[in-house]
Amino acid sequence: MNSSISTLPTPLPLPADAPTFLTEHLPSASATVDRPHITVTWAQSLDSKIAGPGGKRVMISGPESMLMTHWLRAMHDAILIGVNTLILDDPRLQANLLPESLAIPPPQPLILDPRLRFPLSSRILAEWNERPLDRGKKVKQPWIICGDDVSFGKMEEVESAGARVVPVPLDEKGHIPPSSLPAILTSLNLRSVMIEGGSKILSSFLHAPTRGSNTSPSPSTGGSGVLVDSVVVTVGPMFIGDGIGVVPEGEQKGLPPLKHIHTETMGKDSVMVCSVE
Ligand SMILES: NC(=O)C1=CN([C@@H]2O[C@H](COP(=O)(O)OP(=O)(O)OC[C@H]3O[C@@H](n4cnc5c(N)ncnc54)[C@H](OP(=O)(O)O)[C@@H]3O)[C@@H](O)[C@H]2O)C=CC1
Ligand SMILES: Nc1nc(O)c(N)c(N[C@@H]2O[C@H](COP(=O)(O)O)[C@@H](O)[C@H]2O)n1
Repeated sequence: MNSSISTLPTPLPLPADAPTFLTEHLPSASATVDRPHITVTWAQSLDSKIAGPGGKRVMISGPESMLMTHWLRAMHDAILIGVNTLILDDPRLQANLLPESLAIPPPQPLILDPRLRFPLSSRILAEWNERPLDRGKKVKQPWIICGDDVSFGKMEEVESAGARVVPVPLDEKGHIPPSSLPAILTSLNLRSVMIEGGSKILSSFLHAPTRGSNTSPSPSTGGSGVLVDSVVVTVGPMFIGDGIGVVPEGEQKGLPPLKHIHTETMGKDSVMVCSVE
């Protein structure tokens, strides 16, 4: 659909109050459009759940780690979620917990939505349409990545409502292939992305073996050939019990080895930064 490339503003140098363990360990400043940086992040309970029964949202992060998450959002050009998270949580995906005086722009929201189920009533679309003066500064236009087999009429309906639709080829499962994400980001002029969930998206990207269709290790990923560069996990001191796991049932095998980089205690929570081996 809309093929125009938006020009991103040069990122502001992050102020001194950004957590140093993030600025030191996440190379978002050195990421380029040709080789975008991919961070995967989530908040989990001690029993490895990210949401309650039926996908009900649970506040796992305390105020300190939630603020850290918003710094993390501000450090990436884009934030990516699956369409189920959009439907279940109706999130804002902004960096609105950061001090307003710093005028730090939010990341570009990207929704992986193969069948274009995007609800036109979603909050991210309403905020984009209802706050024209904040566009680019506090709110960004939702960009929906869908299958290129979605009908033109459906794409037009979503674009007329104010979102941007980016059609791409799907894989044999009918999903956006994780291996295609770097090229999608490059085509959208985005240097880095923070993948925030949910469970199916986390699993899909953590299991993805390589960048691009070339199965040989990529020198730019340190020789390992993995797709994801960094993992940032908030662990909150609670049990959720019945709920949504970090990865869906039966998908725990084959997760990649992680290299621990840093653990920070933030209020009641532990925040771990790892790279993928
Ligand atoms: N605690 C935390 O940090 C977070 C928790 N959450 C929680 O996660 C839950 C939602 O997770 P979940 O139900 O797994 O849904 P997801 O948000 O992971 O969305 C999954 C959907 O994304 C689409 N999709 C597109 N490409 C892919 C791909 N490569 N792999 C997998 N799916 C793809 C599919 O849509 P289709 O079915 O149309 O084909 C799929 O059903 C919510 O309860 C939410 O609260 C979410 C984010 C963070
Ligand atoms: N960091 C973090 N901690 C939690 O406890 C959470 N439940 C989440 N969830 C994610 O945040 C999204 C909501 O964001 P907004 O506050 O509306 O901007 C939600 O959809 C999940 O992606 N994250």
